[in-house]
Amino acid sequence: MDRPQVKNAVSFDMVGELKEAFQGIKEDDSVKLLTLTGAGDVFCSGGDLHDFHGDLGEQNAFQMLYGMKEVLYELARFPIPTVALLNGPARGGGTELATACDFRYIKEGVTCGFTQGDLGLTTGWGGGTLLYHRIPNLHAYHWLLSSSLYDSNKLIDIGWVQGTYVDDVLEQLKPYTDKTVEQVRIFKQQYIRQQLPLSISTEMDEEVRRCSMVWDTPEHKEAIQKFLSAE
Ligand SMILES: CC[C@@H](C(=O)O)C(=O)SCCNC(=O)CCNC(=O)[C@H](O)C(C)(C)COP(=O)(O)OP(=O)(O)OC[C@H]1O[C@@H](n2cnc3c(N)ncnc32)[C@H](O)[C@@H]1OP(=O)(O)O
Repeated sequence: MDRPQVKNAVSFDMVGELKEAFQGIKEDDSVKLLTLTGAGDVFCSGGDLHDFHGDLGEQNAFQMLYGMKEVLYELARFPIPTVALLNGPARGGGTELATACDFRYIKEGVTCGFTQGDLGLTTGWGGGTLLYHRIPNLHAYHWLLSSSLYDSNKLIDIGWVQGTYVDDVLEQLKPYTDKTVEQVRIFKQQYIRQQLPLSISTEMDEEVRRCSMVWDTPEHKEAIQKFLSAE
């Protein structure tokens, strides 16, 4: 993700670019591992609040959120292992996007959180659904409801992060990349069968629908106005 000037906020264009990038990797049978990271000092600051703004109305909000649900669903059931490299903070949909990867490695001290709760929203890209398939249910429920920012130590404690990394992360990814393409594909298919059945797509659709229901609230509009006037 390469929009450092807005902390890698996901714009409408980036939704299409992510889909295109994943399709290209999917078509290359030699690729063993997909990694996702951010340019600059932030992983991803969620939806671009200029694009994903408060005046969309429920129907348009659903259409707009649904595009990223498709990205997260594609990522969650990707045929090879996927790793989010949290080079900096993740906020809102950025934390959902990281949750859609199989594994997460984080730089010391980086904080992540589902800040939608502070904007009068709930998660809207399906990342809340996926979170319940990554960490124990009560941890997932508390983190979503509280919209807390957790640091790297807490994220390792709750099992959302597999480890920390410094600059050269390739060493840490060796246990995945030193296997053959056939091996990694078989292990990933086994994980998907156990953990991410096709029905997860319906649950993620429901999450998008529920978020679009609270899109048009005064609380959300006020939060967006406050953010944009602070720029
Ligand atoms: C629509 C999807 C929805 C969902 O999932 O359902 C969401 O994701 S809602 C969006 C939730 N995200 C946020 O609330 C995060 C907002 N950003 C931040 O908290 C901070 O920017 C940061 C990510 C912690 C980084 O802080 P810092 O390093 O201090 O940078 P600045 O805050 O000064 O930002 C620099 C610059 O970037 C612009 N920016 C940052 N985030 C976004 C964003 N999500 N959308 C649009 N623009 C963003 C910010 O406005 C600054 O711009 P300028 O002032 O013009 O330089």
